[in-house]
Amino acid sequence: MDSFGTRLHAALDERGPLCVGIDPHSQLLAHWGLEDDLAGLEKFSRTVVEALGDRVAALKPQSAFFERHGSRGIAVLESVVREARAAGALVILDVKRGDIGSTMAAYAHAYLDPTSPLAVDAVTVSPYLGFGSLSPIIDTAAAHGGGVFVLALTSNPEGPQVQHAITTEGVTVAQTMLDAVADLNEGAVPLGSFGVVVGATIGETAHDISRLNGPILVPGLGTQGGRPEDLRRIFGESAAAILPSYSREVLAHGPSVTGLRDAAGRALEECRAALQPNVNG
Ligand SMILES: O=c1ccn([C@@H]2O[C@H](COP(=O)(O)O)[C@@H](O)[C@H]2O)c(=O)[nH]1
Repeated sequence: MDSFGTRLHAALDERGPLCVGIDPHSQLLAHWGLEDDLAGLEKFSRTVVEALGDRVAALKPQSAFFERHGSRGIAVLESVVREARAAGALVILDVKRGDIGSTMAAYAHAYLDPTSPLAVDAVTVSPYLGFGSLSPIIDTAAAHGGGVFVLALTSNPEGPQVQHAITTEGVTVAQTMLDAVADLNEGAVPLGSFGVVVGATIGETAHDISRLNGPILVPGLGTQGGRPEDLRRIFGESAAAILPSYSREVLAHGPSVTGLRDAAGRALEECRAALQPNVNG
C-alpha cells in the first residue's frame, strides 16, 4: 500500500482540501430529529458517510462521541470507518492518544495495524508525555502505510499555556514538536506521512512550519471562529498540504444529504480560494 502521505497527496489533488469531522454531539442529534441513543448515533454517522464519503479527501470521526455510547458505540465507529474507507475517503480518527511508550504500542496496534477491527488511515496523538513516547505509533505507521497527526498548536484558548512555553533549548514546546515531525518527513516524496495539528484560531505566532514536508490538519474553522482567510495568513507558503477541517459548521446542515453536500462544497470552495497561491505576490 502507498504511504499515508502519498494517499493524502492524491486525495487533496482529486478531491480538494477539505476534511469533515463526524462529531455526533447530542445537540446535533436533536437538531437532526434523532434520539441521543445508539440508533441515533448510527443514523447520523451513516448519513454523513453517505453524503460525503465519495467526495471529501478525509472524514474525521471524533472517537469521544462514539465512546460515550459504550462498546456498542465503538462497534458503530468500526462500521463507519469501514464504510467511509470503502467510499474512498481517508479516515483520520481524532482520538488524541498519548501515553508511555509500551501503552502507545497497544494504541498503535488498535488503530494502525491493518488486522485490527478499528484500523484507520491516520490518528491524532498528543506528544505531551514527550515526543519520544510516540515512537511505537510512529514505527507502526511507517510499517503499515499509516499516518500520525501530532498536536502542535491546538485551536483551544488554553493551548498556549503549554504549547508556547519555552524549553531549555530556548524554543517553544510547539516548535520542538514541529521540528521533530519535520525530521520524520525528511526526504519523503511527494509528502511525508507525519502531520501536525495547528488550529485556525491561533492568530499571529512566530512558529516555523516551513520544513515540515507533511500535512497540517487544521481544526477550529467555523463554529470555533476560524475563517478560511486565516489559512494563508497563518501558513503562508507551507499552504501546500493544508487539510482544513470542519465539524459542526457542516454537520448542522443535515440530516438532508443535499444540505450536507452543499455545505461541504461551500467550505471546500472557500478553503480552496483562500489557499490559492497569490500570483501577484
Ligand atoms: O486543536 C484541536 C484539535 C482537535 N479538535 C477537534 O476538531 C473538532 C472540531 O469541531 P468543530 O465542530 O469544527 O469545532 C472536534 O472534534 C475537536 O475535538 C479541535 O477542535 N482542535
